[in-house]
Amino acid sequence: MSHEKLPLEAFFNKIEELKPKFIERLSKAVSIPSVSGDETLRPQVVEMAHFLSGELKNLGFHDIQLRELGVQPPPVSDPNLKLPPIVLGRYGSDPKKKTVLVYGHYDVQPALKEDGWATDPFKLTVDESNDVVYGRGSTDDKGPVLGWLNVVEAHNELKLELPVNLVVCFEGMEESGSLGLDDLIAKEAKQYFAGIDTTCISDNYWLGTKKPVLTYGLRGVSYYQVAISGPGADLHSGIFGGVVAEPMTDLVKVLSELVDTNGNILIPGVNEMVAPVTDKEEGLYDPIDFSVEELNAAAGSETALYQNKKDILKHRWRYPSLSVHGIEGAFSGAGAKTVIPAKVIGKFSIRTVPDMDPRKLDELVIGYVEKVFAKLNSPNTLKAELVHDGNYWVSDPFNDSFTAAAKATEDVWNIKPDFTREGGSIPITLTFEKELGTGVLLLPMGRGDDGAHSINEKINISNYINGCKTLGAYLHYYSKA
Ligand SMILES: NCC(=O)N[C@@H](Cc1c[nH]cn1)C(=O)O
Ligand SMILES: [Zn+2]
Ligand SMILES: [Zn+2]
Repeated sequence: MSHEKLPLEAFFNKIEELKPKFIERLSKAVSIPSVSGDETLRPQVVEMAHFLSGELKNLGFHDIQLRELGVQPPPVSDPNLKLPPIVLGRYGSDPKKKTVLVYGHYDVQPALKEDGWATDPFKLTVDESNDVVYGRGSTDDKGPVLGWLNVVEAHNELKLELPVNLVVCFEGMEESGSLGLDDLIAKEAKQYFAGIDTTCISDNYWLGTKKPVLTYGLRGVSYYQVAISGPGADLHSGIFGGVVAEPMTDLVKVLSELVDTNGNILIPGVNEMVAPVTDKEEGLYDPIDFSVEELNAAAGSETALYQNKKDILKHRWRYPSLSVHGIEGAFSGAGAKTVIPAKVIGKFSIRTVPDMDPRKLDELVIGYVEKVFAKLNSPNTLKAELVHDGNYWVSDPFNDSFTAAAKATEDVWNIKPDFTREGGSIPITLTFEKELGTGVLLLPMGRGDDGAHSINEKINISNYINGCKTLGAYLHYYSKA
C-alpha cells in the first residue's frame, strides 16, 4: 500500500542544484588520507576531524565539540599515540521536535596506488558520464557522513526549517575497532546525548546495485594477530636457510589451520556457539532481490562458494566467517629478495553472529593457535592476541524509524526497499541501542559493488545525490511519525 507523500519537491530540487558543491565537499574530504590503521597518518585523521567541525560551524551547528579519548591501547607501536577525537555537534534544540542522532565515521581503510588503483585513491576522480566518483572513503563513509551536512545545507538555502533536532557523532577509529567510543557514549548518554529519540547510521551498502535496502542486522568482528619471532634480525637465506627455524614457515602452518578453502572455520567450538536458523527466518530470504550473478559481479570473479541466493545470504549475514588478511614483516614487494624475516605477524578476523560470546571466542581462538604452534615443536616464540572486537547487532525493523525510512526511500527511488542484514560490522551500533535506549536504523547510501575496503572504491553520483534526498526525507517522515 502506498503512503501519503510529504511535499518535498523543493528540497529534492535544491539537492540537485547543489550537486557540484556537494561533489566538491566530498573531494575535499577524500583528499585527507585519514587512515586510522596507519599510525603514521594519525595527524591526517585529526585533520579530518577539524575539517568536519569547520563544515559544521559554517552550516550553523552549535555546541560543536572535539572530544579527546586519550592514548590508543596496545597493541600499538607508539605507546603515546593519541586516539583521534569524536566530533559532536547539534543543529536545533527545539523541545517540541524529535531529536535524531546520526553517527558516521571519518576514518578510512588504507589505500595505495600500488595496490592496483586506477586513480590516486586520495584524489576524488569524477566520471560524470558514467555516474561515478572514485576515491577512498567515497562510499565508506565520507560520502554518507557529508550527506547529513548536505541535507542541512539544502534546508539552509531554502530557508526551510529542519523538522527535527539533529545531533551528530562522527568518529575517527571505526575501521580500527571504535576504540574509546563505547566509554564516551556511556558517559554522555544522559548528558550530550540526552533526549535522543532515535539513532540513524548511514555506513553500509545496498545488497546489489539496483534496489535500495534498509538494514536491521550486522555481524560483529573479532580481530586477532599472531606474532612469531625467531632470529635477532632478518637473515640471508643462503647462509641461514635450512639451519635456523623460520618464523614465516611456522606462521604459514598456523594460519593454514584456521579455515579450510571452503570457508569452514576449523577452530573447535566456534560453530557450536551459533544460534540455529529458525523456521521463521528461513522465509525471510526468499523475497530478497539478489543473485549469485550479482555477487560475482561485485567480487569481479566467478569464485562464489555457494551457488544459490539463500546460502549466500545466510553465509554473509548469519554464520561466522574467518578471513586471513595479511602478514606484517613478510617480504611482499616486487623482485626476489632472499630474506628470512625475523618476526612476522599474521592478521586474521572472525565475523561473529548471535549467540557467539566474544570472550569465549578469544579463549577458543588463542588456545587453538597456541596448540597448533606447540605441535610444530618450533624453538621460535609465538604471541597470539585480540587486537579489537565489536558486537554483532540484530534489531526489529518494525518501528517508526524504519517506517519513515521506507517512505523516504520509496519517494526518492520509486521502489519499496528490501529489509536486509549485513555481513560487515559497525562495532558501536549495539552500544547506541543499549546506552541511549533508542532503536537504530541503518540507512545505506552506496551500492553493493562500491568496492568498500577494496581498490577503486566509488560511489555512484546518483546514489550520493539521491542518498542525500533520502536522508533528508527520512528526517521529515520521522518528524511526523
Ligand atoms: N562500513 C562499516 C565497516 O566497514 N566496518 C568495518 C569495521 C571494522 C572493524 N575492524 C576493522 N574494521 C568492517 O570491516 O566491517
Ligand atoms: Zn564504514
Ligand atoms: Zn569500512
